[in-house]
Amino acid sequence: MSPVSVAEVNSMSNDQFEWVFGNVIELCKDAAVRVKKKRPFNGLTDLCAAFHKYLDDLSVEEKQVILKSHPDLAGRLATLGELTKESTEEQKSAGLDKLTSEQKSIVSTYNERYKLKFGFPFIICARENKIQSIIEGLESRILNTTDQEITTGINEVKKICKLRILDIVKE
Ligand SMILES: NC(=O)N[C@H]1NC(=O)NC1=O
Repeated sequence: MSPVSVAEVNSMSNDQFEWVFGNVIELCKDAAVRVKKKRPFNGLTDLCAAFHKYLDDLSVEEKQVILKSHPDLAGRLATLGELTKESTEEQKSAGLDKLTSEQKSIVSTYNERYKLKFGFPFIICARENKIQSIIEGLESRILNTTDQEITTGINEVKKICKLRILDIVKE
């Protein structure tokens, strides 16, 4: 899809808006359903802020549902080629499609430990990281508390969301 302007976003039909922004938060169409009602937006910053506010306003349980909707990095869905289009590109940009078997086994061991401890997957904005910083993130964040990881995970979802919006809308 070629980039659209904020003016075009403001004049989209409800269905169009939901279709275009339905996965800026992974598998969370409800965000687009809610945010579309906040139109018109003054600019790109305003539009991103509305999606971020949607996340901030969720209860702790709802935030956990959002985190659980994300696929593992270099996990089973990636191996099967069953990631969303957005996740596929993001994981590729961090080099996660080209891991050595040793790196793959480190990531998968930590991912499993992380999920066992927190009950949701480790989430990091792949486009802002490379394999080394992802492994370092796994090693250090696994030591945090659940509350800290809900906050950190949602902040990473916000970064992912913003970059996905920037792929769709140009100022
Ligand atoms: N687990 C995880 O971080 N997944 C995500 N990260 C990202 O940038 N895209 C994703 O799907």
